[in-house]
Amino acid sequence: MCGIVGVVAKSNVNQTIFDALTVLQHRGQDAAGMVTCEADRFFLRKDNGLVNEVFRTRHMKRQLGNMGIGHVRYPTAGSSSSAEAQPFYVNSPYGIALAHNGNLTNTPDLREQMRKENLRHINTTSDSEVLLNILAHELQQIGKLKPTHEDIFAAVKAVHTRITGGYAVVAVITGYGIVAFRDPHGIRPLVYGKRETDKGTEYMVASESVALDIPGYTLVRDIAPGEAIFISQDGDVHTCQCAENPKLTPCLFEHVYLARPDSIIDEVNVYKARMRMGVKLAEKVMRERPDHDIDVIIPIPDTSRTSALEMAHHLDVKFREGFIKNRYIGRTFIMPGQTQRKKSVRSKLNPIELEFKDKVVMLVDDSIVRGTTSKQIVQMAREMGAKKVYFASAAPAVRYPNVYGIDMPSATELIAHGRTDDEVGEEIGADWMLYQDLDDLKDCVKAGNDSVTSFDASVFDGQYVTGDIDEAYLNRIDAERNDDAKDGENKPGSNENADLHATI
Ligand SMILES: O=P(O)(O)OC[C@H]1O[C@H](OP(=O)(O)OP(=O)(O)O)[C@H](O)[C@@H]1O
Ligand SMILES: NC(=O)CC[C@H](N)C(=O)O
Ligand SMILES: [Mg+2]
Repeated sequence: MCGIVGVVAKSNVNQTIFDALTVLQHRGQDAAGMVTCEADRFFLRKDNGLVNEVFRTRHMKRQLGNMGIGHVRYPTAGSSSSAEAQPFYVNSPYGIALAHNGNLTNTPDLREQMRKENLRHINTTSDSEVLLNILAHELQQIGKLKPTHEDIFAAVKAVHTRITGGYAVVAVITGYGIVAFRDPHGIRPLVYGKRETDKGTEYMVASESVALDIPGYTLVRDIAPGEAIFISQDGDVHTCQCAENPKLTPCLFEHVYLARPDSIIDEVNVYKARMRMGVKLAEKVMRERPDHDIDVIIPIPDTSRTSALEMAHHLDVKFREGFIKNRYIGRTFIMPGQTQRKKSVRSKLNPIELEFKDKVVMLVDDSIVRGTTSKQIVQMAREMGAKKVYFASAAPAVRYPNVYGIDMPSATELIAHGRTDDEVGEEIGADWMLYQDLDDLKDCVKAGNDSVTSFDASVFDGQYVTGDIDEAYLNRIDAERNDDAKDGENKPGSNENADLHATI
């Protein structure tokens, strides 16, 4: 779940892209990058780090041009080396740079095709570099000196027929404009918006609507599943449905955890969806234990706050901030290694004793994935003197790997894999474990837009909407990307860090 942005404006776009990336930082903390385009030149800067670490004033000054794209990365394929930070670049045809959110599920086949049939070199282990080369190859096949928007859409159509998985993509083509497209299931989000200026209308494409808000763009609409948008460098906008059988099945986990609450995805207000999750949890408490003895509801900041507040309200139980979050520590779940994640929970969250002492506390989190957070939090609540510790999750148990752009490749690393809900409760040390029902969670999102009727809920139900995921696939990504395997990457001397593009 990286964050992507593309802008076509009437003056330099570097600051707008920087601002948008800062707002999308919650989607990726490992690396950041930007390509701007002036006349027929690209200016690239990308590296590991947060947005404000990667782009210093000296870099920003070099990022010239009225159109460009940006990326914040949370790796789900390849390594976390700076060489795999995005955008990626190819010089032929035209000069194209691309940023991708999601994960392709047929990358090994595509690599083979690239090498043997399309005679293209891929220099990294990133699926996004493969994706860029597929797009480049398909544009090359059209072979026009000056491609029209129809030519660009024809290339996107061909890309859809070759790749599978989850992808929201933005690419900039030197001298022409920006093209963005969303996979035929609309798994990953993508929106576009515009801003009026004295010099004319400016456009932005972004992973989440919140990226539009900050620089003063207004949301026009979501990019539909399978649809592509082309914005020429002069600001002409064209859209086209490029997939054969598009069907919206957006990722349910975006609404649970990934997206910012102040975003609107597929016309669903994420904040309101999370409030409804709290209401449903309250209803479940009343179904299971109408005479419950909860004294206080405490959220595990940040993401669960919205649901926890609403749950408390509907149960008429006190809501208290029992954990204070260190605002200088980022999201722990999207950190690359388990050791770092574990350490960060304790330094990120500190309990306030008086909210726990002698009380029956109901802790609320948006989700439990590896159990890194919940295990430590339950223990902290006990150490603070809680009489009983209950735990509610606004999402159902996460039991299956994700293959569409969330880094959960290994079933065995998921605390709920092979365990019942109650067994997870025992494992994290809770006296009562309350999980949201999957149908309730879906209803919370559907209530925001009744035309969204199905979802990618694979992490909860093991159903993969692209239809190409089998046991062998899951075993392979487990072996390649489980925490032990990742610990071995980027060791000193590893040539994974060798980059073609110097990052200074
Ligand atoms: O079971 P786990 O593997 O620990 O993963 C789940 C936890 O990770 C996330 O928090 P995170 O700190 O990433 O972000 P937040 O501050 O937005 O809640 C999520 O909100 C849960 O708290
Ligand atoms: N989280 C993402 O969207 C990752 C994009 C891409 N697969 C990468 O690893 O860079
Ligand atoms: Mg959290």
